[in-house]
Amino acid sequence: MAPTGINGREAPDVQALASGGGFMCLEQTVTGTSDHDFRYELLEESAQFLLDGTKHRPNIAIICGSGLGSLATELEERDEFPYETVPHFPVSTVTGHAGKMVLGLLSGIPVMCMQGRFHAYEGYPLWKVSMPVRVMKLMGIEQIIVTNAAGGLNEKYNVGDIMFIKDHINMQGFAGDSPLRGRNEERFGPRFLCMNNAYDKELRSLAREAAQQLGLMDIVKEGVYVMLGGPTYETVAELRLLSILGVDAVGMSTVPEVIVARHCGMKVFAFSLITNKCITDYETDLEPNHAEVIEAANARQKDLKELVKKIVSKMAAK
Ligand SMILES: O=P(O)(O)O[C@@H]1C[C@H](O)[C@@H](CO)O1
Ligand code: HPA
Repeated sequence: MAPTGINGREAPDVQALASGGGFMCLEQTVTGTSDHDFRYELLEESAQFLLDGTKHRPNIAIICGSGLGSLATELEERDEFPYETVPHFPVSTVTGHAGKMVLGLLSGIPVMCMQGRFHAYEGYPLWKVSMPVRVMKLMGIEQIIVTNAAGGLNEKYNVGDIMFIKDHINMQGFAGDSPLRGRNEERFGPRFLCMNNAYDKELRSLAREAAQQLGLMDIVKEGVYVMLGGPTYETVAELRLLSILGVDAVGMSTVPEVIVARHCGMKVFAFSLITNKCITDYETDLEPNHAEVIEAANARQKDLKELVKKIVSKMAAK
């Protein structure tokens, strides 16, 4: 007879679960969620669909953050794939995120842009938020530029600054969640992954060189990013806490994508556009809002495009 579990329900047969496909079943039993869509073979189908629809074979990908998607419209000889047409893809629901995979040439170099990303607050589990990165890997991507809009917590930061991310704090990880939680897919990477040096030093130095050549060093900073779940902006007390923890910029994305990119061996460069100053003072009526985030991103559009183009040229020439 099966042993009785919590609340008199049948307990999972752990021995049976531990043999053959057990992790997947255990995940389903313990969390009530299914990792069905996560299967390697389904990701291969997404990748093959995209490869079949384009002649481009990029090695560099760019994830465009809030308000930064117009970079994708710069690509020449573009092939565009709305997410709803790509097998097994989630859909993007946020204003300022177009929801397309775009492949084409940026200054003559083949790249792949995610014009709009997925966020946990849209209701997606972290593995799903970051599954396009695995699809990119299967398409041949080896280097990735991850961008986001973020609130500037460091008092020295101004709206319009560009913070090269040198490290992050994975708050979801503190709470036991991760895009790598559940069965490990060895074909992508190892069960246990180191995250020091997640943000590639060589790519960061090459990006500084690009910023210097464009005369952007006045607005370039280097700092620590934290992802919170959102969609609420932070309270004053939360921001004061994050400041004590050494956070420079606060956002709602990027970390799961970077974890998954590192897991499958990609080199990562990431930056935050500071779209608003975090409010750490109770004596103000100012309130952060998504419209100001998009507005600030639009105002810095031209510089960002030039910067990304130069970085991509340098990455390709490495
Ligand atoms: O996709 P990113 O991280 O650039 O977007 C940020 C975080 C929220 O989605 C939104 C808040 O305004 O902007
Ligand atoms: N907090 C969190 N996410 C953000 C912010 C912010 O102030 N600005 C843009 N994305």
